[in-house]
Amino acid sequence: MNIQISERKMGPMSGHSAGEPVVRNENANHELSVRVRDLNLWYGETQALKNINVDVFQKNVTALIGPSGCGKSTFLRCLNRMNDLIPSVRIQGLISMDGRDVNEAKMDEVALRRRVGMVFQKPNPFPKSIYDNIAYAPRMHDLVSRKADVDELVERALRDAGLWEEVKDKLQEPGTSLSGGQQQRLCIARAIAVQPEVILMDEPTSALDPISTATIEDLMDKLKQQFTIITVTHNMQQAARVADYTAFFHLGELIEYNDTQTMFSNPATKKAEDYITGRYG
Ligand SMILES: Nc1ncnc2c1ncn2[C@@H]1O[C@H](COP(=O)(O)OP(=O)(O)OP(=O)(O)O)[C@@H](O)[C@H]1O
Repeated sequence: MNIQISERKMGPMSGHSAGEPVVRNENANHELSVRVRDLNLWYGETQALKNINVDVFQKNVTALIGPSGCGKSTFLRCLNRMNDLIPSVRIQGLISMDGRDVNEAKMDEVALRRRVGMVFQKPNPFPKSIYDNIAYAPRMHDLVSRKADVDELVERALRDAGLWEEVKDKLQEPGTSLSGGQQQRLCIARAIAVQPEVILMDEPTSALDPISTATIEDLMDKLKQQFTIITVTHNMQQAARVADYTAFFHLGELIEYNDTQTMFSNPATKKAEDYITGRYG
């Protein structure tokens, strides 16, 4: 897609600060998945997220865009409490799923990470067979135990990740023996095997060639029928292709949250327009 900003009236930024997008994508589902209110995050003395308010809708792809260091990955990691692993981090604000704050003390982090899966920039299969990469977490969470059920679950996850035909005859080979693009689909299969509600993707295609990238983008389009996907990308074309909603971050603030088509054709803010058109990055 060639991104061009049409002549337009610069709209106010109203709307997004209350957590609603400025323009809703009328083709998208609007059931709430994750509600974020007044989220602030510090690494030591440095504030990396400033008063973030956003509602993420179920069974959509939401892209997080913005220049390097603006807080996209930090925000993503808040949603499954990955930032808890960093000792200097301090978080304020509300992140709720099904009305429960993910940061509440009694929230079980392991259970949360089952509900909110993650796929990283660099494919990171476990040093195990293709089969065990998929079977490990469902067994750990007691979702399946009988061999036939595990077999079925492994096949379903690999089929849903578009990898089954390529690996069905070598399920006992190491996951690391696959190509980079196949490894990333294995990681996606591993994430969906526990039937999460949300899948976080942190630049899932930036280490991949264009064909593998296109395969993953097609996959995201299919997977959003079952899962809510929130993805960080530096690739504007990719956001325009895959996302129903786009959130633009700048210096730790959420500047604009909009229906993707509107974001790329008629952004409400000058900062988003300048970024999208490549005036800075
Ligand atoms: N573990 C950490 N400790 C201290 N500061 C951090 C840590 N991780 C990120 N930061 C800082 O927080 C800010 C936001 O970083 P973050 O990685 O979330 O941005 P980003 O938008 O994802 O960047 P990029 O697009 O380059 O990945 C940056 O100033 C970064 O230096």
